[in-house]
Amino acid sequence: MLENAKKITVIGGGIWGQTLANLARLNHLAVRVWSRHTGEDLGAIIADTEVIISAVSIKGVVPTIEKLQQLQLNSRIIIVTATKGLEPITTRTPFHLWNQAFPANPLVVLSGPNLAKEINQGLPAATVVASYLQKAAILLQKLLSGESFRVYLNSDPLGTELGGTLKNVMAIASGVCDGLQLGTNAKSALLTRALPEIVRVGTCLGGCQETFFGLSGLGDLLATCNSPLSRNYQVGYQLALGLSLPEILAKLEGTAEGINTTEVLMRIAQEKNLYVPITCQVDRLLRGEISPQVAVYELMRRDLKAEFD
Ligand SMILES: NC(=O)C1=CN([C@@H]2O[C@H](COP(=O)(O)OP(=O)(O)OC[C@H]3O[C@@H](n4cnc5c(N)ncnc54)[C@H](OP(=O)(O)O)[C@@H]3O)[C@@H](O)[C@H]2O)C=CC1
Ligand SMILES: O=C(CO)COP(=O)(O)O
Repeated sequence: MLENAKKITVIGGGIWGQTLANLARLNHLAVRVWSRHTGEDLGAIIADTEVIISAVSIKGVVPTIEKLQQLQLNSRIIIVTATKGLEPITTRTPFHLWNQAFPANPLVVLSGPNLAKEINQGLPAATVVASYLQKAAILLQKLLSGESFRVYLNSDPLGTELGGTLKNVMAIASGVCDGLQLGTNAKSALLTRALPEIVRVGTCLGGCQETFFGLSGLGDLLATCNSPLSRNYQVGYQLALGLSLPEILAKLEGTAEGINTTEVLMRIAQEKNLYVPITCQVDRLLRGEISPQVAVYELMRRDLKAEFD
């Protein structure tokens, strides 16, 4: 057994929480999944746990932190955050929120091109575990790596987290591009221009530039922007087909974090004076202010500029 069969608690019984739990089980680890709906006592579950993986969506992060604070978490427990979102009130990332709440606990970010349904089919995938404490990241790498899941180390938790968060906005744009059948040239241009927009925001918020060219940045951008399995992509695609956002959300399986992230990101961009043209059009589209066709027109008719500036 690996690492003396570390006991792991996954918080969040959504598809990503279940998938991460299954990956750990493949390594014969003792894993419990806690969900709000099971009625189980979280305090009893974490009493002997050594690793907590939070796989809740962004709206669950603060409630989860508050619940754990009431339980007076042992400072030896490694906390892993796998959420891809920005908290709407503070505009902070989950890494910041967890770090602020539990400064004494080792904290690891897990993020990468990881469409849960593919991983559940046993298809090969890679991810990144990032921490300022290399020892904690190495432990997570060992606990989750397997024949079909390759885990890389990174020492930039913020950049790793922001790559996975910011690409969700671009996945909505990419779904629109495909839904409107704009072609391969348009899609390539969109994704290539999306990356510097992600880098601009991500580095301003504290991520390292290099990280955004890795698995959790470019890697996840490519995965999510090209897959109908992505909920964010599905939102964009269906908007392009003429459905309204409430109609889409009524039938969507799971969370499309990019909707909230777009709104929060627009506030950050305005406050920090960041140029985010794609996000801006996605925001107006999600608000119902413009049609998908106008969003494309607005992107194309901007002032001409140099490619790199
Ligand atoms: N699906 C995927 O392929 C991947 C998803 N992610 C990210 O992981 C996160 C979860 O995604 P996913 O599992 O797909 O989402 P789902 O919509 O399937 O599940 C949502 C999860 O969030 C929890 N949650 C929601 N609201 C609250 C709340 N108020 N309090 C406590 N918990 C709450 C739910 O908990 P409960 O079980 O108690 O209802 C559930 O576990 C997202 O940030 C997503 O971007 C990252 C990589 C891959
Ligand atoms: O983050 C993901 C893949 O890496 C999942 O994407 P969606 O949340 O858009 O389904």
